Amino acid sequence: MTGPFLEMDQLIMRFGGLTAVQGLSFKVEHGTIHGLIGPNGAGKTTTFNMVSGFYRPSAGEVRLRGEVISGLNMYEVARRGVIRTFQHSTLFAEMTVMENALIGTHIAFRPNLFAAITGSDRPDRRKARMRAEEALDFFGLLHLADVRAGDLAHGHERALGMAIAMTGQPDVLLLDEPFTGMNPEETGRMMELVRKLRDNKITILLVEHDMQAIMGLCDRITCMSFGKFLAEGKPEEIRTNPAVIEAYLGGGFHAA
Ligand SMILES: Nc1ncnc2c1ncn2[C@@H]1O[C@H](COP(=O)(O)OP(=O)(O)OP(=O)(O)O)[C@@H](O)[C@H]1O
Repeated sequence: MTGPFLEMDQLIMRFGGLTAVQGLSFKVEHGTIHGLIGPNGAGKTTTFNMVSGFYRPSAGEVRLRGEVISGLNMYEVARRGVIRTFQHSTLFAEMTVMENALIGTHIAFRPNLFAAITGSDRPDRRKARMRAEEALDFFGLLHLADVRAGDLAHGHERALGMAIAMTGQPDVLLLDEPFTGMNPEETGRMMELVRKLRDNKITILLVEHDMQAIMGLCDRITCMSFGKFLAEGKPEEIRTNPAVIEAYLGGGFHAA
C-alpha cells in the first residue's frame, strides 16, 4: 500500500445554496480509531455520507488505499470494505436478530437468483450463516438470535446494528453515534468491543457526541466546524486546543 489508508481530499458538499462541507481534508491511518467531532451542524454526518457512498461529493475525493471510492454507490463502497452503521436504528423490527444479521451478509455475498434456483448457493448460505453467528457472538447477541429485533433492549439494538455491519466483513467501519441513548455500563461494554475491532485490524471512523467515549477511545481526532477542518490531534491535544474549545462554547463541550 502506498500513501495513506483512507483519505478525504478537499471534500465539498452543497445542498442548494448551503455548503455543508467546505474543502475538508484529513487522513485515517490503518488499524486506528479515528474520531470526527464538531458542534451540531458542523457537517460530520454529511462527511460520513460522502465516505460511505450515500452522497456523491459536489467536489473532492475519498480514496481508500489510493483508489477513488467517492462517486461509487453505497453497495460498491461496501464491496470495497467500507461499511457504515446508522445514527438511528434501521433494523427490521418484525424479523429476528439472526434474520437481521443474515441480511448484512448479503453485502458480502451477492445474492444470485440463478444459484438460488439451482441450489448451488447452498455453500454460500452456510458461510453466510456462520458469518452471522460469528458477528452475533462477538457482540454478545448469539443467545438472542431468535428474539424479534423490535423486542431488544436499546443497548442490544445498537449492538445488532454493529453486528449487521460486521457481517459484511469491513476493513473500515463507519460508526455514526454508536453510544447514543446507552447507559454508562452499556457504553463501557461497547467501547471495549470497538477496541477489540481495532485489535482485529479494522479501521474505525467514529462520529460521536459522548466526549468521554471519544476521548477514551480514539487514537486521533479530527474536529470540524461550519463544514471546515478545524483541528486534528491526539485526544489530549484536542481536549486542550483553544480553537476546539471555542467552537464548542455554548454548545456544551464537556471534555472529561
Ligand atoms: N440533505 C440535506 N439537505 C439540506 N441541508 C442539509 C442536508 N443534510 C445536512 N444539511 C445541512 O448541512 C449542515 C451540516 O449537517 P450535518 O448533519 O452534516 O451536521 P452534523 O455535524 O452531523 O450535525 P449533528 O451533530 O447535529 O448531527 C447543516 O446545516 C444541515 O442543516
